[in-house]
Amino acid sequence: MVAFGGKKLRQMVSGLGGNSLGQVLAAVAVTVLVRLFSGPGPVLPPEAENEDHGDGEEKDDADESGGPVSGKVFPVSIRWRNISCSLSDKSSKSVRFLLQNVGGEAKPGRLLAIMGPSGSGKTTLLNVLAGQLAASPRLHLSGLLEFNGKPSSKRSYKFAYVRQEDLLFSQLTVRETLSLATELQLPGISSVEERDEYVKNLLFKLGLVSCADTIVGDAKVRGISGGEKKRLSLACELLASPSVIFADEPTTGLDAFQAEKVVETLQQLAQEGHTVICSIHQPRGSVYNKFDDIVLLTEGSLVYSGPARDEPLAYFSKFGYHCPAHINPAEFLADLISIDYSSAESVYSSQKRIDSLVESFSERLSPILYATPTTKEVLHKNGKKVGMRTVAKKKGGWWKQFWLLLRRAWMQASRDGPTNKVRARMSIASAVIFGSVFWRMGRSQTSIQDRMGLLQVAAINTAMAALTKTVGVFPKERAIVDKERAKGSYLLGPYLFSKLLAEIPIGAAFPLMFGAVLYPMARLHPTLLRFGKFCGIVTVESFAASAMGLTVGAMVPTTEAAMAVGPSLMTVFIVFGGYYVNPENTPIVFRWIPRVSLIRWAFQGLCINEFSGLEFEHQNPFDVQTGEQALERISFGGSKIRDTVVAQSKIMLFWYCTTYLLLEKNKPKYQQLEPPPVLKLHSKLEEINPEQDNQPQPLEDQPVNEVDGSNQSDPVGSFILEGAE
Ligand SMILES: Nc1ncnc2c1ncn2[C@@H]1O[C@H](COP(=O)(O)OP(=O)(O)OP(=O)(O)O)[C@@H](O)[C@H]1O
Repeated sequence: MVAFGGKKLRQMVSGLGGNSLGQVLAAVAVTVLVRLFSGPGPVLPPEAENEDHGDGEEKDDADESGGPVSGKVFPVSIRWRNISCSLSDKSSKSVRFLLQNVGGEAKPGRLLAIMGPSGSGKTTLLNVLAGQLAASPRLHLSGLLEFNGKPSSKRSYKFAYVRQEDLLFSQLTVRETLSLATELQLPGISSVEERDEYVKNLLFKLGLVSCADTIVGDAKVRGISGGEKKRLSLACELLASPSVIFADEPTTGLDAFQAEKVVETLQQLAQEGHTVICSIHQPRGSVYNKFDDIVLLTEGSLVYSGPARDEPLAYFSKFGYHCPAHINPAEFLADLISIDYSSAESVYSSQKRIDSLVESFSERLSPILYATPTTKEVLHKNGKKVGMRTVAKKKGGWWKQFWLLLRRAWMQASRDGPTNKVRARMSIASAVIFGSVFWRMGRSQTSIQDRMGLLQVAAINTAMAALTKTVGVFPKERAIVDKERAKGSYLLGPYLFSKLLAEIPIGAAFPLMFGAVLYPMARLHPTLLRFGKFCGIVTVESFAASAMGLTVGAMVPTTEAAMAVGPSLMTVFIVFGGYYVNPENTPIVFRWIPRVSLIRWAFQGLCINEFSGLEFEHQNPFDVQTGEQALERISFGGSKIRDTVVAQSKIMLFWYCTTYLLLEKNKPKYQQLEPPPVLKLHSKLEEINPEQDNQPQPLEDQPVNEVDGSNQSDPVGSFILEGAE
C-alpha cells in the first residue's frame, strides 16, 4: 500500500522544498475556484420540483381504450366520499387534517376543477383521486373511492397525470418528443408514415403545429412557451389512451392567454369523453366558464361540490352571499372561502363564515346533483367503440428500446450546446491554471513532488468535473425516466446501457481537452505514447466518476441532495487518493477505502505513466535518481497501468450495478386508502335526507357504472376499499 504519507510526506516536503506543497495547495484552491466561478451547472430537462413519479395505469387494460387520436375513450366515472387525510406530528402529538370528509364525483365528458385558496388541499385531493399521494408514515388516509362503481383497488382503466412541472427532454423538438414517445409507447405503429401521421394529428389536436420543430428548451436555451410545454406534456400523456386525465395546477406560471389555451385543451379533451380533473388556484372568468363542475375546498374541508358556473352562486346566495354583477365568479368564490388576515376582526368573521359554510355543506353528505349525468346510452356507445381502433400496446423488444433510447440520449447530450460549452471552458480553464502553476517542470529533486502534486490535482479535477455534471443532471432526468417507466414505455437495462454509450464521445472530449492543454504546459513525460496513456487514464477515471454520480442521483430524491452527497462522498476518496494519507497509519476500518477510490487508482496510473523511465538531477546519495525510485517511495513500484484500468473498470461496473438496483428499488410508493370507520360511515349514511332542498340523489339512486350494468350504489359493500396502488 501507499507508504508515502504522514511523516514521509513531511520529510519529502522539507527535503524537496516547501514550495511544492504550496503549489499543490494553490492548485487545489484553484480547482475549487474554477468549479465555483465557471458558470451555472449543466441543465438537462426543465426544473423538477416535486419528485413525485410514475403515472400509474393499468397496463393490462389496453384494449379498453381508444387511441388518443381516434377520439374514442372508455368512459370512467369517479366517486369519492368521506375522504380524510390527516398528518400526525409525533413531537407535539397533534393531528392536522389536510382533507376532512371530502366527497364528490367526476364524470366522463366533463371538466372538473378543484378550487380553493393556497394550502386548502387541492393537490392532496387530486393525488388521492389519482392514487398518487406519496406515502408517509405520518399520513393517514381513509375514505371511499370508486371507479365506475368498482372499488379503487379493482380499477381497470388508464389515467394520465399531468404534473405541475413539465418533465421533458430539453434538447428535443416537440415533434421529436412526440415521435419518440410514440415509438416507445406504441410500437404497434410500425410504419414511419403511419407514425408521422399519428404525431401530426396529435400536434394538430393539441395546438402544437406552429412550434412542432422548436426545441423544448430550458433555463439556458429558450424553447417553447410554458403553455406549449404543458400541452406537450398532455400530448405525451394522451399516447397512453387514458380515460381519466388529472392535471395538477396546469395554469400555474402561465400568462392569461396561455392559461386559457391550456384549459381550452382540457375542455376539448373532456368533450371527447375523457374524465378530466384539474386543480386550479384562482382562474380568470373566461377560464372558470370552461369548467363543468367544481369542488371548492378550504382548509381541507368541502364548501361546495357540484356543477360550476351559476349553480354555486345560486347556492351561496341562499346564505346571503351574492356575487355582484360583472365580478369574476371565481374571484368571488375565492374571496368567500379565504380568511381575511387584514385585522383580528376580519380573521374572526371570515373564519366564522367559512366554518358555517363548511358545516352547511357537510350536512349534505352527497354532492349536489350533477346537471348532465352521463346516460347509459352514451357510456355504452363509447364503450362499444373502444378497442376497435386501439393501437397494439405490445412494447418493443430490448434492442428496439435500446436504439430508440440511444438516439434520444445522443440528441440530448450532443445538442446541449450551453452545457457542453461550459464544460469545455471549465476543462481548458483548469488545465491552463494548473499548467501555469506547474509551468514546465524540470528534473530537479523538487520537481518530483511537483509532479505528484500535479497528478493528484489532475485526478481530483477530472473526477469532480464528471461527478458534479452527473449529479447536477441525473436526478431531473430520473424523474422523467421514472414517469416513462411507470407507463411501461421501456425497461431499465436498455435505458442505462444507451445512456452509457451515448455519453461516451462527449464525456471523453473534456478529459481529452484537459490533458491536451495541461500536458505540454507542465512538460510532463514528453512522448506521444505517454501523452496518450495520460489522456486514457483521466478519461476512464471520468467515466468511473460519472457512474458514481449516477448512483448518488439514483439514491437521493433531489438535485440539491445529490449535490450535497456526491462531493462529500468524493472527498473521502480524495483523502485516500494516494497522496495525503498513508492508510497504514489510519484505523483499520478505513484501510479498504484506497482499494475502491477511483482517485487513488487514477493517481497511481498517472504516476506510473509519468515516472517510469524518468531520471532526476541528484547531488546526494539519498536523492531520488530515477522515476522507479520515486514510485517505490509511494508504494507504486512494480504496479502497472493495466492494474489501474482493471480496477477503474470494476469500480465503474460496481457503480452502474448499484445504480440499476437503486432505480429498480426506489420506485415511488403511494399512500394506501383505508376504508373509513364503518360506524362513522353508517351514521353518515343515516343522515342522508332525500327531502332536503337541492339535495343530491341518495346513493342508492345514483346512476353509475352503466358500463357493466351493475348497481354501483351499494352503500356499504362496494365502498369498502383497499386503497390506491
Ligand atoms: N406529505 C405532507 N407532509 C406535510 N404536509 C403536507 C403534506 N402534503 C400536504 N401537506 C400540507 O397540506 C396542505 C395542503 O397542501 P396542498 O399541496 O394539497 O395544497 P394546495 O391547495 O394544492 O396548495 P397550493 O395551491 O399552494 O399548491 C399544505 O399546508 C401542505 O403543506
